[in-house]
Amino acid sequence: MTVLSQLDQLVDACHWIGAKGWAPATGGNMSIREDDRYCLLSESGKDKGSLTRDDFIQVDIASNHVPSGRKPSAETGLHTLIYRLFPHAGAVLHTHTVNSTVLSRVENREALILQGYEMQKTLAGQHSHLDSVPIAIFDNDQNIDALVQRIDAFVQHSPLRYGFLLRGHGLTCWGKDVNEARRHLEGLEFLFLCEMQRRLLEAK
Ligand SMILES: CSCCC(=O)C(=O)COP(=O)(O)O
Ligand SMILES: [Zn+2]
Repeated sequence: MTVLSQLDQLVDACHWIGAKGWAPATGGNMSIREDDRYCLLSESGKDKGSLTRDDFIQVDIASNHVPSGRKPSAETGLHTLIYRLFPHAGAVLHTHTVNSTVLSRVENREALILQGYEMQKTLAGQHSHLDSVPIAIFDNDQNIDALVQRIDAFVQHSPLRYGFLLRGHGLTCWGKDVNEARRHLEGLEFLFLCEMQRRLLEAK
């Protein structure tokens, strides 16, 4: 698949995310891997639900250098970290949903454990509702470099698959291409909604 068709699929995914209300008030950011060296990342501060091809900026994956001098996402470092850590990652989607924001605050542990849901099978490599799928939660930080270092250190001793939550902030997830990243996003958001409802009902 060509980079341009991936970019068109990313633009479609951004419009879908916007229509779902998952990137309110300019929140969220999205990218694709262009090749071994570069990714294309959404411009900072834009409404992510109405992006066009021209709103994606080339960023060097190794150095975060931006050849154009334009301003990509404030969270560029998280996207480039994912492309460095996971050579098969082809697209990254970051959203701000109510469920990911609230669940990541009420869950005090270092991961949200998804277990018992058939929809876990929307995540690549998951084949049974009986398995436990941990979604790591990292404390949010306005210093993205510090956050990147913490996540990088975590990956040295623990697996990180599909995505992670930033506490009180949102979800960052990825896939081998835009299609898979979008399926992971939709699957995880469905599972977060289930988990919210389950916790609310069981608290009564
Ligand atoms: C507008 S919400 C605060 C910034 C943020 O978390 C986000 O996802 C959007 O930042 P960007 O620089 O990518 O527009
Ligand atoms: Zn964000």
